[in-house]
Amino acid sequence: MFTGKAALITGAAQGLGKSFAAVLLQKGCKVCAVDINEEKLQSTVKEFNTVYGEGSVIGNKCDVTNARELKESFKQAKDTFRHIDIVVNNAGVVDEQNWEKCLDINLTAVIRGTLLALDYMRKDRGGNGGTIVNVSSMAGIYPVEFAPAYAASKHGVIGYTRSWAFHPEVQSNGVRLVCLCPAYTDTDIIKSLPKSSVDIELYQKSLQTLGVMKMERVMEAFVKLLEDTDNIGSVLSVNKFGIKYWKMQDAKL
Ligand SMILES: NC(=O)C1=CN([C@@H]2O[C@H](COP(=O)(O)OP(=O)(O)OC[C@H]3O[C@@H](n4cnc5c(N)ncnc54)[C@H](O)[C@@H]3O)[C@@H](O)[C@H]2O)C=CC1
Ligand SMILES: CC/C=C\C[C@H](O)[C@H](O)/C=C/C=C/C=C\C=C\C(=O)C/C=C\CCC(=O)O
Repeated sequence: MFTGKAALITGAAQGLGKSFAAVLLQKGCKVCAVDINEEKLQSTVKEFNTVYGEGSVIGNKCDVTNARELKESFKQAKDTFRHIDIVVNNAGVVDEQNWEKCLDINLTAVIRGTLLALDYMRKDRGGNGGTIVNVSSMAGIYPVEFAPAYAASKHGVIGYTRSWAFHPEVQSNGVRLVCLCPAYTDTDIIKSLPKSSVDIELYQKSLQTLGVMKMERVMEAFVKLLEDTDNIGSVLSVNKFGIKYWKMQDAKL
């Protein structure tokens, strides 16, 4: 199912994106790792090429909010691997002070990444079909009092992804779109503390209630999303209580 495929993953220098890349590499995929952090990206690419074989990964330094750079990353992936079969729009930040930046990275760039992925994957545009995984969050389903802009961006990812997923031309051209919604996971992003003491308290309470998941749990959900090929437009959550598909299929005309 994965051998010989090629994936492009944004925000792949560290955290969830790096682990998504490792999972796909273990399964025989080639990976184009995209990230704004050049130093971490180069070290990740070096590590992966040592472990999984020279040429299995390329790195592309790119700010996903820069349309030209993101377009170039897709072109590099296609030129290197000849096709793009999986795209994971994963890069994200928590930044309520600079909420426009938060929306630019978490939502606008996901929209742009989805449009580019459709262009490269649609069979009527010369692609082979494929899967787009857009990384939302539990914050895309639940309200988050201490991070409203972040929650809005993640709700937006779900609405945007599901809308394209059910488009008849997208389905007939072999592209499947799905959303992954993890709860708190052990990466750097959970160190992005809110600014006010009320919000810090709300965040700490939320962390205490939900705990912090190990990376492996989210990777289990990621693989499930990719392997369940009949899950068009699905929203899969993963938290300490388990992995579950949301019955959003009901919210469809
Ligand atoms: N860790 C968690 O608790 C959860 C994370 N998520 C989502 O998972 C995704 C990945 O986050 P984590 O790995 O946890 O965080 P992280 O902070 O460890 O990694 C984020 C990566 O995105 C990159 N990035 C940030 N801005 C970028 C930009 N403008 N252009 C290109 N790359 C950029 C960073 O350099 C970094 O490598 C995000 O979308 C986040 O919202 C969702 C639910 C839970
Ligand atoms: C300032 C925030 C810092 C980091 C945010 C993280 O990146 C992450 O994306 C935020 C997650 C927020 C989650 C909010 C609510 C989660 C709710 C649940 O998991 C629901 C729990 C139980 C219900 C039973 C179930 O449906 O599983």
